[in-house]
Amino acid sequence: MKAVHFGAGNIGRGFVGLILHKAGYEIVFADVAAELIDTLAAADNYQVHEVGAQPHTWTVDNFRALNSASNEAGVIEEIATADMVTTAVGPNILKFVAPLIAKAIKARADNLPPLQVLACENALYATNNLRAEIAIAVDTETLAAKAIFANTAVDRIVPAQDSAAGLDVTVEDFFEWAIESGPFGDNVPEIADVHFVADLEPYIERKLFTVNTGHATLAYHGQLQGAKTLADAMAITDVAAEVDAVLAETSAMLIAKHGFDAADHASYVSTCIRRFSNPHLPDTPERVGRSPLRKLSRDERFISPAVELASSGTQPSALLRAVGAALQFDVAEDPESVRMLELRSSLSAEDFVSQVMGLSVGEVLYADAVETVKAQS
Ligand SMILES: NC(=O)c1ccc[n+]([C@@H]2O[C@H](COP(=O)([O-])OP(=O)(O)OC[C@H]3O[C@@H](n4cnc5c(N)ncnc54)[C@H](O)[C@@H]3O)[C@@H](O)[C@H]2O)c1
Ligand SMILES: O=P(O)(O)OC[C@@H](O)[C@@H](O)[C@H](O)[C@H](O)CO
Repeated sequence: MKAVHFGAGNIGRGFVGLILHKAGYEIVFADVAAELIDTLAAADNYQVHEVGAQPHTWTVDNFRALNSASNEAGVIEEIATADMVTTAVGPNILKFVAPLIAKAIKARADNLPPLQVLACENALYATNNLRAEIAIAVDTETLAAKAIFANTAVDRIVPAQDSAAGLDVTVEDFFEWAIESGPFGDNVPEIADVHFVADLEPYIERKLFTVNTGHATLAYHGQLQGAKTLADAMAITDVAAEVDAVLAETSAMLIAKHGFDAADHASYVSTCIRRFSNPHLPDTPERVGRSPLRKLSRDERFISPAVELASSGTQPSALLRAVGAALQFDVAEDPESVRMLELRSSLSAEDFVSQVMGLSVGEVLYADAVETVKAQS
C-alpha cells in the first residue's frame, strides 16, 4: 500500500506518517520546503519521540520524499498510483495542493480502486473543502469513479521542533484519529490506530471546540501574562481559570448538541487540561496562537461555539474574553498577526466583525463581538 502525504512538517512526520507507517504503508512525503525534502529524501529513517507519562520512541522508515514545487509531475505520478493521499499543510493551503491531486485523479488508470483522499487539518470538514477545490478541475463523473473523500479529526499535540533534532519529532504520548467510515463502503482501510466512525460530527466538534478552543485560550491569555510555554501558562491561576471557563461553555454546548454523557465529557476535558500541562512538551503561545485571522473566523474554535451558545440564550462570556485576548496577539513573524493588527486599525469594529468573524449586522453575537473589538481599540 502506498500513501502520498502533503506536508512533511510536525503533524505530517509525527502523526500521519507514523500511523500510516505502523499500518504498513509506504509513504511518499510531498512538500515545498526544499531543504526538508532533500534531507528526508537522503534519510533512511527518522524517529518519533513520544513524551509524557508513557514515553516511547518509534522509528519510521520505508518512505520517499518529493518536492511538490519543483517536481509536480513526479508527485502527480505517485498520487495516480497511490492507495491514499493525505494532507497536513494548513486549511488555507489546500487550494494549492488540490490541482496536483486533480491531475492525478484524471491520470489514474480505470482498473485501480478509487484514490482515498483525506485532509488532516484542524478545520471542520477540511476534506470537503479539498474536494471542492479538486472538483474545479475534474468532472463529476470522473471524480465519483476515481476518488473517495473522507473527513477526519486528528488530535496530537506536536510542537515546533528544535532545529538540532533534524527529522526527528518530539510529540505528546496522546493521539486520536477519527475518520468517517461511510465513504469507504465495504473497503474501510486497515489502520489499527484509526477510529473509523459512521458520524464524524460529534468527534470533530468535540475535538475542535475542546482541544483547540482550550488550547488557543491558553495561548492568547498566557502570552498576555508573559508565559513562554503552554505548561507555564497553565501554572498561572488566572489563565487556567480562563481555560476552565471557556471549556465549561463549550462543554455545555457540546453536551446539549451531541448528547455526550456529562461524566465522560468531563473526563475528556480533564485529559485535555493534563495534555496542555505536559511539562515535557516545549510548546509555545506563538505556535498555538498562530494564524489568528483563521482562528477568529466564523466556523472556527471561538465564534462557532459562541454563536451556538448565544443562539440558545447563553452569553458566551469566556469565549468573548478569549477573542479579546486573541485580538492582542502580536507576533511579528506571523503574517496573520501582522495583518490582524493592520485590520484592527484600518477597519471599524463593525467591519472587522463582518469581514474577519463572518457575522452580519443583527445576527446573534454580532453586537457582543463588536463590543469585544471596540474594547481592544
Ligand atoms: N502540530 C499539531 O499539534 C497539529 C495537530 C493536529 C492538527 N494539526 C494540523 O495539521 C496541519 C499542519 O500543521 P503542522 O503543525 O504540522 O504545521 P507545519 O508547519 O509543521 O507543517 C506544514 C508543512 O506543510 C508544508 N507546506 C506548506 N505549503 C505547502 C504546499 N503548497 N505543498 C506541500 N506542502 C506544503 C510546509 O512546508 C510544512 O512542512 C494544520 O492544519 C494543523 O492545524 C496540527
Ligand atoms: O494547528 P492550529 O493552528 O489550528 O492550532 C494550534 C494547536 O491548537 C493545534 O495544532 C493542536 O496542537 C492540535 O490540534 C492538537 O491536536
